[in-house]
Amino acid sequence: MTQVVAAIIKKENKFLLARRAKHKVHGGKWEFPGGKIDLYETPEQAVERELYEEFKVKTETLKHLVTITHDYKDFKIELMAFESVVTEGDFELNDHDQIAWLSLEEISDYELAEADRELVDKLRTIL
Ligand SMILES: Nc1nc2c([nH]c(=O)n2[C@H]2C[C@H](O)[C@@H](COP(=O)(O)OP(=O)(O)OP(=O)(O)O)O2)c(=O)[nH]1
Repeated sequence: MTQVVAAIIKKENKFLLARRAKHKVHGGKWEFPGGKIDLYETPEQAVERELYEEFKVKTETLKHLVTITHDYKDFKIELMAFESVVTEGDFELNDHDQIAWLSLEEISDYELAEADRELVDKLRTIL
C-alpha cells in the first residue's frame, strides 16, 4: 500500500485545494497538496517537503487529522491528512495548474481525486 500525505491548510474557513497538472496520474483532479512518503521520512517531513517542492512555501505541520484508505484497483493508497500552516513564502505552481481556497461546501462542486471524497466527508465531521 502506498502511503500518501496531504496538507489541510485553512484560511478564514476556506481550504487550499490544488488541481493536478494534466500529464500526472489523476490529471485534472483536485486534491489536497502532498504526495508519497519517501523511505526514512516521517509523515510530517513528507508534508513539509512536498509543499516546498510543489509551491516553494515553508509549512509547519500542526497535527494529524484523519487517515483513509482507498483502492484505485491498480494500486491502493493510505492517505494521511495533516493540519498545516504556511510560515514562509508565496505560492508558485510547479506540479499543479491551479490552486483554489474553498469552503467545505464549495469543495463538493469540484472534481476531486476519488479518495478525497471520503476524506472531505470525514473532515466535515471534525472541522
Ligand atoms: N497529494 C495527494 N495525493 C492524492 C490525494 N488523493 C489521492 O487519491 N491522491 C493520490 C494521487 C497519487 O496516486 C498519490 C500521490 O502521489 P503523487 O504523484 O502526488 O506523489 P509524488 O509527488 O510523491 O509522486 P511522484 O509524481 O514523484 O511519483 O495519491 C490528495 O488529496 N493529495
